[in-house]
Amino acid sequence: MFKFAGGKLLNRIEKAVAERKAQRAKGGVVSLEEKDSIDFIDLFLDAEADVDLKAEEGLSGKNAQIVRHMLEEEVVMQCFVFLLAGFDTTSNTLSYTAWYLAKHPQCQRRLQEEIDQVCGEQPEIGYDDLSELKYMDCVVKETLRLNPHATIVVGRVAGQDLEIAGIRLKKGDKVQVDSYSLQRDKEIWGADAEEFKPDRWLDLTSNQKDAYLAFGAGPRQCVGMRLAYIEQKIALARILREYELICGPKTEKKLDHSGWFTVSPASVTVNVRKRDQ
Ligand code: HEM
Repeated sequence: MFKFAGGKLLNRIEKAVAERKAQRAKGGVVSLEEKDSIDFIDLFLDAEADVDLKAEEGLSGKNAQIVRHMLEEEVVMQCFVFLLAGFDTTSNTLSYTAWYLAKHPQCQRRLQEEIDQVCGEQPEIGYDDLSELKYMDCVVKETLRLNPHATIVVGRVAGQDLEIAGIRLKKGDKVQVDSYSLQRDKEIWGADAEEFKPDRWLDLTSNQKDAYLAFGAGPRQCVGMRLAYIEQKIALARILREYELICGPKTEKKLDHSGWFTVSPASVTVNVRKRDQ
């Protein structure tokens, strides 16, 4: 029988949201305008949900809209999705990246040079610094191209009967995108499609841009994409300006993948050495 793996997590979130609501009702927790450290529960409890009746109910009125607060179960599910979608995905990308950098020391050196140049000795790495880390961007995207680990969620349901590239779909048919194959397709990425080459991101064709679906595409594209890039870049910059990632005797020759909702490397083993030693 199918057992819902996230059941325990969901129960904990339900409890946490109910407790926070009770605290707020007693005036124990203030709303986010007044609070310095806010979390997702407060953000969602404070959020107004715009419901577009035109889209949902087929109303013909122009811009028909109602605005309401989120229901408690919606807050619970939003926290659940954000935790599920936002945590493993980012840490998995960092694991994959660590392995590729250990395997490609010349890419790692180039990245370290960029980090040293952009971030210097300053203790904090700012948002503006991150946008200047162009090669870092290439490294993270190349890792996600070869390992699009949330590929199962890139699916759609046909809203009407239609034909795409000679394939007929009926309203309600489910379409699952195979981004793993798409992102390694030699016809799109060239003969070296299976190789880790961050430089390819400096000059992408429009076909290649369209074929990169690590965060999906369109209106339902990953809402956490920018946050994920920021988190990954900060973590990499902080690690690599102090340390070097190197292969050791136990470093995997190639990576095996595990999981289904999000895919992760079965294991990543790299050694860490203080720089300039
Ligand atoms: C490397 C990190 C991440 C990857 C690879 C990733 C990947 C994806 C993919 C492929 C989708 C489906 C998009 C589509 O169907 O077009 C998705 C949706 C989503 N992601 Fe992410 N994600 C990442 C990080 C995050 C983070 C950090 C958050 C939030 C904090 C997040 C929250 C979400 C949510 C809420 C959705 C559903 C969006 C919707 O249905 O409208 N993700 N993600």
